[in-house]
Amino acid sequence: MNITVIFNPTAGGGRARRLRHFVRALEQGGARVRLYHTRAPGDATRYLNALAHQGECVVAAGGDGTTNDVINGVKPGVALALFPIGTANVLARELNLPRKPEEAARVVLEGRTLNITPALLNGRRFLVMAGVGYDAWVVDQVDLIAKRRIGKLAYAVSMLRQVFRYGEVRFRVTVDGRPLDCFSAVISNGRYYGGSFILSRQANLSRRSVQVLLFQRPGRLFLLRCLAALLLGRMERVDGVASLSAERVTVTAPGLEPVQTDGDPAGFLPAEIELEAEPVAVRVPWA
Ligand SMILES: Nc1ncnc2c1ncn2[C@@H]1O[C@H](COP(=O)(O)OP(=O)(O)OP(=O)(O)O)[C@@H](O)[C@H]1O
Repeated sequence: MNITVIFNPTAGGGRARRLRHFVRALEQGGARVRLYHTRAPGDATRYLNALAHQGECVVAAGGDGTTNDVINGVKPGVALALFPIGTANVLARELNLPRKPEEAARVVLEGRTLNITPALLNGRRFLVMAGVGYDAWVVDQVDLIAKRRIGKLAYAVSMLRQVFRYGEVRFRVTVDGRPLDCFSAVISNGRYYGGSFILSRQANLSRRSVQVLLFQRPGRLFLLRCLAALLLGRMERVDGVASLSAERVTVTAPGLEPVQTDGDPAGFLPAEIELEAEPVAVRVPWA
């Protein structure tokens, strides 16, 4: 099997030793491995787009941002696999992927296939989620130096710092043609958020739809209630949170509002979100 491994040396603060174990395990399992170290954000996409033969499988060795860059360059018919060495690894948690190099390599070589339909934000793919409002500001303003030092905690700090923004801007979200208002929104392919917290029990990665969570009440108290509900996995039970399954979503707001996809900044509104025509085959464990 020919495998291309895309390694982000900055993901999770750098994990070169674990990468060596992973590549060795792939090769011992009979794979021919082409390894590429990314040099900048977006580099993985450019590299893959220029690669005539990607092999049977492309592995994203990094976190959700690396997977996002990779998924935007993977050619039709090529499978996607993950070696989760990022900070939060939301997608890997959702797919129950092992973190140990040897076990992760076994999933790449012998795992089963799960078809996941990526969503498109203004034409660019994402696999896990997109967010506007509070969620996007948290990502936009996270301290990247602190992230390297303290990992996920840097997001917790940013969450506290951005509380003041919540409720200041009203967003118009059109969900499959139905216009709705909110003060923040997360459009999610999967169930998890920020690691192992359950955002939506109704979302389903293998379904051809996204789950739209709308935060429809203003006020910081409401936001704090939602954050507490997130910790308990009960977000969809909060009065004022709407959860809808959809295939097409547009978001607009007055002023310059950022958008995040898969935990990284993804430009500004307006946003048009739809589903990709074809799913991507993702390697996952049998159990
Ligand atoms: N060589 C590089 N230098 C700087 N940034 C890079 C490089 N290669 C990739 N990137 C960018 O690094 C960002 C962060 O990567 P990634 O999200 O995979 O790691 P993480 O933030 O540690 O993990 P997670 O998103 O799971 O929390 C991505 O946006 C990616 O585009």
